[in-house]
Amino acid sequence: MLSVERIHSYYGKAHILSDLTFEVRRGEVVALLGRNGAGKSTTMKSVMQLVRPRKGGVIFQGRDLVGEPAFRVAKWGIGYVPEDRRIFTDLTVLENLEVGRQPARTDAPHWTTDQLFDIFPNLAERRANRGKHMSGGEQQMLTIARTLMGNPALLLLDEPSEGIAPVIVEQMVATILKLKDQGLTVMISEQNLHFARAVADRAIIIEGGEKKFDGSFKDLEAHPEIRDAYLSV
Ligand SMILES: Nc1ncnc2c1ncn2[C@@H]1O[C@H](COP(=O)(O)OP(=O)(O)OP(=O)(O)O)[C@@H](O)[C@H]1O
Repeated sequence: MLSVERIHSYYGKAHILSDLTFEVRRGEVVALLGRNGAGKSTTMKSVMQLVRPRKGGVIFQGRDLVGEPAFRVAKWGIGYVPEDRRIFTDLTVLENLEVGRQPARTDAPHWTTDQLFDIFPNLAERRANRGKHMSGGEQQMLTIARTLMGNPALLLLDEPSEGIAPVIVEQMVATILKLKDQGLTVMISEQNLHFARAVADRAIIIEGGEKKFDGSFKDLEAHPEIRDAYLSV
């Protein structure tokens, strides 16, 4: 579904991603792991074209995205939830969801607000509340639900477990597994190995903008030296 091919991304002169290659296959949940500053957010932004790779390709469903504007990438079916979750604080939960509505597509699950309220019961209880009265974890859930209203084929979640209470993290695990059950393809970036292992089929580890590991969590467990070198546990 997504093939990132030897991309190089920069901020000004700073070379952040170097020759990075990986794939995301339809229906899988992939975790992009690495320490603070490893380049996880830059990788997601490079897929979305919020950072434009200077070399290499980002092929999504047969089309190279490099150089396209981010709004078009979203329209073609990639939903992106950035780290600094942004909701409309003066709008209600239901209104926030309506803002994200996009037409259904044939190659991706189609979501209605009722289906999303089934998957996010906390949001259902608060559907008439304004965003500003919600906790960080609820706001995170609302951002994900609003992105799903765009009916993406691929969902990119940048550090969904960051800064939220442990009980909400457990709910987030359950939520992502439900999305996978519905056939959604998901890539999450994470520093939390426990969370990643609970939701993902495969791990990609990056450090200094380069790929250091790509494989199953079982393979990763068989190589504790990789975990110790590139992840904080
Ligand atoms: N807007 C920017 N301008 C310049 N350098 C940046 C910018 N954003 C990130 N960087 C640098 O790029 C490198 C990769 O950052 P990135 O945010 O992609 O890492 P990350 O793995 O997502 O880490 P974090 O968990 O801290 O978000 C870091 O060295 C960071 O300081």
